[in-house]
This record gives sequence, structure tokens and C-alpha cells, in this order.
Amino acid sequence: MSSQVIAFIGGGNMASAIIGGLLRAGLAPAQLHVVEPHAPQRDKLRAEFGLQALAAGDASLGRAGTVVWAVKPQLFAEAAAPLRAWVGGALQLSVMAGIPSASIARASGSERVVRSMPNTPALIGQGIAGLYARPAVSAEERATIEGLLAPTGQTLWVEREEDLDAVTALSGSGPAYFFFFVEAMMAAAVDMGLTAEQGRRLALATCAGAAALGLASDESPTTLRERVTSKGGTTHAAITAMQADAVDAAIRRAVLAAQKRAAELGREFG
Ligand SMILES: NC(=O)C1=CN([C@@H]2O[C@H](COP(=O)(O)OP(=O)(O)OC[C@H]3O[C@@H](n4cnc5c(N)ncnc54)[C@H](OP(=O)(O)O)[C@@H]3O)[C@@H](O)[C@H]2O)C=CC1
Ligand SMILES: O=C(O)[C@@H]1CCC=N1
Repeated sequence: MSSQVIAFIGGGNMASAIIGGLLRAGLAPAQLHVVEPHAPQRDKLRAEFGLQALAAGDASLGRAGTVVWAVKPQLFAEAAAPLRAWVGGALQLSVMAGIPSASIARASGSERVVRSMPNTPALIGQGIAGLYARPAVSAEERATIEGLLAPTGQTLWVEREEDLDAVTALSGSGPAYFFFFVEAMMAAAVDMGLTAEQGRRLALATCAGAAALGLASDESPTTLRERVTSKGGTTHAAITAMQADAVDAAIRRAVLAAQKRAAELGREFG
């Protein structure tokens, strides 16, 4: 990893996932600057990572080679306005849902903008992040961003910026859909007389095993599903019940709702 300074604007969940990865990859805490107005969160960053976060931006941000925008989309404009004087010379990386790269270029004063959409498994190095670069970003700068995100998991470039809204709806929000499903499995476990903890272990191990099998196999998810589904058996009963409730259509509608919201966030706060 290079010796450049990386400045994070916002030191919350997603910034912490990336910071943790960078420190594990060998960056020195002194290479990481964080602007975080929330005092308890600054204390947490100090305790967890040994970082001295700033309550507000200052001229030290001018030393950053890369600036990572990790505030809520709703707060982007407010967060960026006081920093423009210092961040314009840097490569910009956003993790914010929805905010268009043109807005980030305008607010930061730099056309060198990469938008990313990571997800929370980044915390354990098993995330996947969609990436989009504005034309002014060089091949070397794309590689810099890939290196910065590598400790958090995989990356996937998209050519059209609007596709990041779909990535947001699939993999950015996706961990929450998965935990929603696990919550329902746990509730069903209790309905059947198991404890919630037994349900949690069975559901999580089953989902992790199924995901690992899907990744390791050349077969499609449909084939893998059919292989579990014995004729006239228990899985058939469950899948038939889900089809009767149109669960697949409901999931598709939910993902499209997330995509629509990502686009709205861009229009409202970009
Ligand atoms: N969580 C997720 O799964 C994912 C999130 N994202 C994106 O990451 C971004 C951050 O989300 P997340 O980490 O979950 O949110 P958090 O609320 O955990 O982190 C944002 C942090 O920014 C701080 N902040 C608020 N105003 C400013 C400011 N003016 N300058 C600097 N920092 C400020 C917040 O402080 P305070 O709490 O006081 O407001 C907060 O600590 C969002 O844009 C989201 O779309 C992307 C992919 C996945
Ligand atoms: O819910 C959100 O808006 C953010 C973006 C993707 C995951 N969390």
C-alpha cells in the first residue's frame, strides 16, 4: 500500500470498515485523517484504531492524496462546503448512495472522482464494492482505488454511472435483506419449538454453507435449488408456499424500490 495520506469525511460504519481494512493491510494510523463531528464516534475511532479524528476540517486535509466521502447522502452538501478549499487537489472516492459524481466534482473542485458502493461484509474483508470512475480518472488512479478497497473484499467496475443504483439495491443494501430472511427463519424456529439461538445457528450456518456452495459450484442457483427439492418432499412444500405468497415477486419489487430510492437520493441531495 502506498505512503499517501487518505482523508475520510465521516467516520461512521462504512468509513470504519475501510479504515480497519487499510490498517490491517499495513497503513500507519498517521496516514489516515478523519473528519468526524460526533465526539463519541471520535472516541471510538481513537480506541479502535488509534486515530486522532478531527471535529472539523482544516488545512491538514490538503496533504491527502485521496479523500473518501463517507457521510450520509443527506449531509453531503453541508459536509463538503467548508472543505472545498483543501480537498480539490485530491482523488475523490465516494461511498455515498445516490450522490452523482458530477455533484462530487462540483462540490470538491476535482473532476477525479470514483464512486463506490461497498457493503458491510467489508468489515471482515468479505465485501463486494461496485465502482464507477469519471472520465478524468486515470488507469493508475483506478488501480489506487482498487488497492484502497482490496482489504475490504472484491471490486466490480460498472461503465454506466446509473448502474451504481442497481448495485446499491443488490449488494449495498443486500446484507439487510439477508438478515431479514434470517430473522424470519429464527422466528419460524421458535414457532417450531427450537430456541432462537438454535434457530440463529442453524439459519446462519445454512445460509453461509449455501452461499459457499453456490460460489464453489459451476451449477446455476436454480439447479442447486432443484437438487435440494425432493419430489413430494419438505422443500417442495416450502417452495410451493413461497410461490403461493409470490415471495419472488415481492423480493424483486423490494430491490427495485431500493434502486428507485438511490436515484431519488441523488436528485434530492446531489
Ligand atoms: N451502512 C451501509 O451498509 C452502507 C453505507 N453506504 C454509504 O456510506 C455512507 C455512510 O453510511 P454509514 O457509514 O452507514 O453512516 P454513519 O452514520 O455510520 O456514518 C456517517 C458519519 O458521518 C458523520 N458526519 C455527519 N456530518 C458530518 C460532517 N459534516 N462532516 C464529517 N462527518 C460527518 C456522522 O456523524 P453523526 O452521527 O453525528 O451524524 C457519522 O458518524 C452513506 O452515504 C451510505 O449511503 C454505502 C454502502 C453500504
Ligand atoms: O441504506 C442505505 O441507504 C445505505 C446504502 C446501501 C446500504 N446502506
